[in-house]
Amino acid sequence: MDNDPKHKAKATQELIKAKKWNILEWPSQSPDLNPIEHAFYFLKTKLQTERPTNKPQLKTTAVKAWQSIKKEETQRLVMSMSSRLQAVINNKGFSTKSKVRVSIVFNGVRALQSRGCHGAEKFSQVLEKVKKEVQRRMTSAEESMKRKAEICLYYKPFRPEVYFLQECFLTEEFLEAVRFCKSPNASLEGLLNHLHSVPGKRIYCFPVFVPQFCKDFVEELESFEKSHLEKGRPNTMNNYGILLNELGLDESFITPLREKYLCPLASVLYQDWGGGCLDSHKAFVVQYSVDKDLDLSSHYDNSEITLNISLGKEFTDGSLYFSDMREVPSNERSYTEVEHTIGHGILHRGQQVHGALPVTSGERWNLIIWMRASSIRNKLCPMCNKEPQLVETMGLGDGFTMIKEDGRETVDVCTLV
Ligand SMILES: O=C(O)CCC(=O)C(=O)O
Ligand SMILES: [Fe+2]
Repeated sequence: MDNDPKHKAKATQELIKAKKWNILEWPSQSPDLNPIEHAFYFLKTKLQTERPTNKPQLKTTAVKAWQSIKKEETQRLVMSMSSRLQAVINNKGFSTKSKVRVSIVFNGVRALQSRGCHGAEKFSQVLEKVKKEVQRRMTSAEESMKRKAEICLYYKPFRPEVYFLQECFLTEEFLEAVRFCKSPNASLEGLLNHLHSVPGKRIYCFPVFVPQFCKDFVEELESFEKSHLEKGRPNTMNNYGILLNELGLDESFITPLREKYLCPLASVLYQDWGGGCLDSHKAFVVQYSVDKDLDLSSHYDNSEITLNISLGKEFTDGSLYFSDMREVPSNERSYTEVEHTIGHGILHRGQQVHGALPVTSGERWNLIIWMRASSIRNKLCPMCNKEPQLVETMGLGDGFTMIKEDGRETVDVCTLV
């Protein structure tokens, strides 16, 4: 028995008392400690391939599926009880990571069903992919750290100067807008004189980098691309690009850019979206060309605020388009194309639905900074739109924070995504 409300109900409690059962204390958020929960998982998996259409059929199918669970399967579950208890002891009574892993698979299963994935073969194929993706996510922070260490050891930068943010990389217009935000008379109205805004969308465009910096930066990225070192994918949608953290650009470039320049701007533009408390980020470069990725379909970002800067090189088409915020139903959304010039940044809320149109020639390189405010996302995960279920990770994770028992703050990922 766990702390599920139906187990705590008066009628259940009275039954336990009448039967004089001895009930063990159960840690919160840990129903998976009980082997029965895993047996239910077997049952659900078996039932997913069946499509009962009424109650009696459901009952017959469920009984048949239950009876088809093999003795060895249940025995294995019972035998695993001691290692489950040990995991709780090791975690000082808190819920264990294995519980989180199961919940990811459950959520994946539900998501697949709600998207119409039925039929035994198709279901198990997709479920395999989901499991692989879950596994990739659980180990991705560690893999990324390994790549970063290898790059630091073996890669010799072609243009070492671009690794350290300097004011001469930034345009005078950008510096002026930031100065205004830091001044005592900072106001949204005044700031709008320094930026171009997309009507009605809270999307802002302004020059960020001088052309020489864009050229040098792309040259550095191209030199890294040519190296034979292993590279991580920027995100699940872009197949080509570079994770700037792995290249060693976070500490000396992106973090100061966020803290000294972007945060003051965002605090005026997006006070209500965590603009003043952007405490981490994920930065990467995406690449498009006719023989690589052509475009990027409509999506929202795992960020509170995103800055997208065009770096070049030369290309035709490939404009960005923006729609409404994520909560607007997809059939009611309208789209606006936004022109992007080399060196210019487009600042928008992560939940503003957007995408990139196909390039028709040349190469398009963009620097993307997904900025995160833990105070906002700790309450609601921007990807699953639920209160996040956190699992500790290495590095900056997805920008959530969790205060541990000893007062230490960790940066975590949400397992519901
Ligand atoms: O290709 C682009 O400019 C858009 C990239 C983007 O939206 C993203 O990576 O989140
Ligand atoms: Fe995006």
